[in-house]
Amino acid sequence: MTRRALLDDAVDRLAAAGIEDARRNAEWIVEEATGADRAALYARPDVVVEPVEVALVARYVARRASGEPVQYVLGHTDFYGLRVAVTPDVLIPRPETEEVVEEALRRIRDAEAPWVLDVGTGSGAIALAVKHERPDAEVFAVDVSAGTLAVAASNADRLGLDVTFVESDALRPQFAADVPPTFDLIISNPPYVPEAERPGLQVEVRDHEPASALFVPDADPLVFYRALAGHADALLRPGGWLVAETHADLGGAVGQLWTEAGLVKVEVLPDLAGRDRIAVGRQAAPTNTRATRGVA
Ligand SMILES: C[S@@+](CC[C@H](N)C(=O)[O-])C[C@H]1O[C@@H](n2cnc3c(N)ncnc32)[C@H](O)[C@@H]1O
Repeated sequence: MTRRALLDDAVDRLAAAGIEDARRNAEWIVEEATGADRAALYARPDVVVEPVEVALVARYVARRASGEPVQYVLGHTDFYGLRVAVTPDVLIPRPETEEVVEEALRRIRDAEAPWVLDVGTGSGAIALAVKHERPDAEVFAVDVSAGTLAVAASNADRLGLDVTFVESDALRPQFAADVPPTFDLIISNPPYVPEAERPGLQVEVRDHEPASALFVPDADPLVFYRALAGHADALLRPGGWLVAETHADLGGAVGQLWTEAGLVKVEVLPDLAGRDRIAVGRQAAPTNTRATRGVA
């Protein structure tokens, strides 16, 4: 069987299963199974593939056709220029989260050797991207799930990026005691999808990604943003930044909550699609500067 026949067959099977963008998915799968990149697949389509590659493609296509996200099938995704391993224990990092990272990096551009805390790190994508972009940063990353942290730590090892991972529950009042006391940036992509939206989600998300990474109670969809404001108060140095991804419908409410909580320069910025997705706030500088410098 040739590369072309293998690819065309995968496209047909995925399209028949109703998979959107069947050709791109098939390309990823054939690339993974054969080790040939996309350019090579099209430049040399008559290369004969090995039976083991055909078998692998069949297995991957069956998983994808059943609704499993292609990133779990392949075992990895790309985030901020890094190859990040993903398993069903972790949320698949999204392109819009790259925009959150970009905004956060802008805010700490002038800080020397900044201390950064990623709350709800999942695969470690945000923390790893920050450490990769800012090797001088001291990066801590927290998640409540031990399984998730194992994936994140193995990503950090493989990428050779020095991030300190901490298992802790960001909704517990004692959270602040589990990490160092002073950060220049707290960044988070917390769970923010109200339970009521669960039935309407794509099968890939609803049936395959971890519910604990996605959903919040309908009665209190801002629960993580309230906790983050509290952590900002406890853990950000004066002038430090809090940056978080939000649900597009909750941006305004997050902005109001953070303003009421005492953060300053609060903004909710649109993502590239124009949806309110990036909440930013700053820890106020104390009015009594003598006190912060320890001057009696
Ligand atoms: C939306 S995912 C974000 C994952 C990753 N930061 C990303 O952007 O791809 C939210 C993460 O928060 C974690 N999480 C959920 N509840 C938490 C809690 N109470 N304390 C700390 N982390 C929590 C989940 O395990 C999950 O990894």
